[in-house]
Amino acid sequence: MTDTLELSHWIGGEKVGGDLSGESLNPSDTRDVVARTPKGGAAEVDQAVQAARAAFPGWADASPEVRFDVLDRAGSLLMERAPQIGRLLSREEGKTLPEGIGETMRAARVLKYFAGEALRVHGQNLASTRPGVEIQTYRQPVGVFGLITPWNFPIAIPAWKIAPAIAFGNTVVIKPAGPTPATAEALIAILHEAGLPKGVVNLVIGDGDVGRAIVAHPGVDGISFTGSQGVGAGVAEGAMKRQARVQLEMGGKNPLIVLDDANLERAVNIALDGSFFATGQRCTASSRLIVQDGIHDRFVALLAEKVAALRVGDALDPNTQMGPAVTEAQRDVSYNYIDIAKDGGGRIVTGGERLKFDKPGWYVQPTLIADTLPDARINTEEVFGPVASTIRVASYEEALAVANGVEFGLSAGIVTQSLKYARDFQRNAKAGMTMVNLATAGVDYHVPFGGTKKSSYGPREQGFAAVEFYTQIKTSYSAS
Ligand SMILES: NC(=O)C1=CN([C@@H]2O[C@H](COP(=O)(O)OP(=O)(O)OC[C@H]3O[C@@H](n4cnc5c(N)ncnc54)[C@H](OP(=O)(O)O)[C@@H]3O)[C@@H](O)[C@H]2O)C=CC1
Ligand SMILES: O=C(O)CCC(=O)C(=O)O
Repeated sequence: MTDTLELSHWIGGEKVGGDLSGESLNPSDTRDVVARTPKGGAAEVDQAVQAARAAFPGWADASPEVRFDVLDRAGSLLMERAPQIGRLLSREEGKTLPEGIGETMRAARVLKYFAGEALRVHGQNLASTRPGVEIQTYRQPVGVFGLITPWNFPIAIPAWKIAPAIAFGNTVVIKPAGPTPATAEALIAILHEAGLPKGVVNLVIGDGDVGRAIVAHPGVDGISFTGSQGVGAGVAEGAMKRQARVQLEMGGKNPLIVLDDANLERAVNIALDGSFFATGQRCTASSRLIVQDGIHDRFVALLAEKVAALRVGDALDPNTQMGPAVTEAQRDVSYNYIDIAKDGGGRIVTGGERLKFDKPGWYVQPTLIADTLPDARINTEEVFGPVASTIRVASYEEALAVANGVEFGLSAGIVTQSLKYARDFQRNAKAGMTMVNLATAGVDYHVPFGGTKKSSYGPREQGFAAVEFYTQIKTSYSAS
């Protein structure tokens, strides 16, 4: 066991305490209280929005070099402390230590990427249709952004929302997810240590009430949300009612197609990575494995062998390959869907049993279910756990139709040696991201991220695409 942290909100550059009535627990061992937390509400959100509004004019006018320096310094500090913060992340969220440290490094690189973007804010000179008239476009900051973030990437997602917001001159009020406030707070503390002016980034810890207050606050000009589809739809409705900008990243039901010509070992490793690492708690996880007849039985047998051999355990144990679910509720969602799959005729090839451990934690047995039908609930609803199902198909054409036949469209993958099918898949998969001979999960930090259909809404996040959401264009005409 390690120390219990006492967290604060960050409002106007100061730590603002509360009654510490909340707590975040270590999902690997629930006797370990990672942090005691204040429970913010509408009043704290209002204070935070006022602080962000007060900081906005100064930050919007700050030289891009000032913004570069803060983000670059924060990125360096985060890299230096990745072993400690990655450990805190793994202790609080339950992903393994390499995953926790890897995610912290990813967040640090995101900060550094957007440090560079601060210096590259784009504008254009355009020809006018009128003689003697010149036209320029400028990218200007929007104002205050409300950022509502999930627990599954508790430092990378806050980083990839905060960094572009502030790089382009906006200010921020962020709400971390209930289960993972300590990791988010560590990032906010580092930004301030790196010289961020007071009020540019404000953190309010609390439950859905904090999210609701951010969405409803008239001082918040735009909202970026990552989380479930149901909550996301409500966030969009609330934002649009008062004409705030909104961007949503939500669920996935990501397909991985395996064609007969695939290298078996490679296909199995890609499926193992995409479906089970990070305990399957990735919106990009491959939860539907769509496998062609000729390779199906060999693929299922080898994947089952590898899934059964995964070492599930305490996230901080170096021997662990898969940590627990983040909360009891998430654990139960996985077991519930396993039952739903069985009731729908699915065959449990490996896993599916309640795991018994020497310590109290929210462990789930990684589970592979075969012989499922494309429109069964296990293949249409997001599980968000270490559960994958296989669907047998006769041809590439059938595989593509099955892959596209759900209401989500985040990431889609194919394993094949055929250039013809790979190219066709890249063109015709209805998803925001396609992966050829790669796992559906695990994306780069410097390129656009997002999906189609019910997976995403609004402009893309990350990389050069982030400028769209976090700036507005001014078109300036002048005559001499
Ligand atoms: N796309 C993705 O990356 C993610 C998808 N999910 C999906 O969501 C499911 C449930 O996870 P869960 O954590 O409950 O996701 P939620 O959508 O409930 O939570 C996401 C964020 O929204 C906040 N929130 C909750 N209710 C509201 C509201 N009414 N208005 C504004 N903000 C709100 C949450 O706060 P709080 O945590 O305090 O409740 C959290 O910060 C998962 O099983 C998975 O399917 C979950 C996480 C990430
Ligand atoms: O797969 C990844 O690298 C990113 C996944 C993600 O952003 C998410 O699950 O929310």
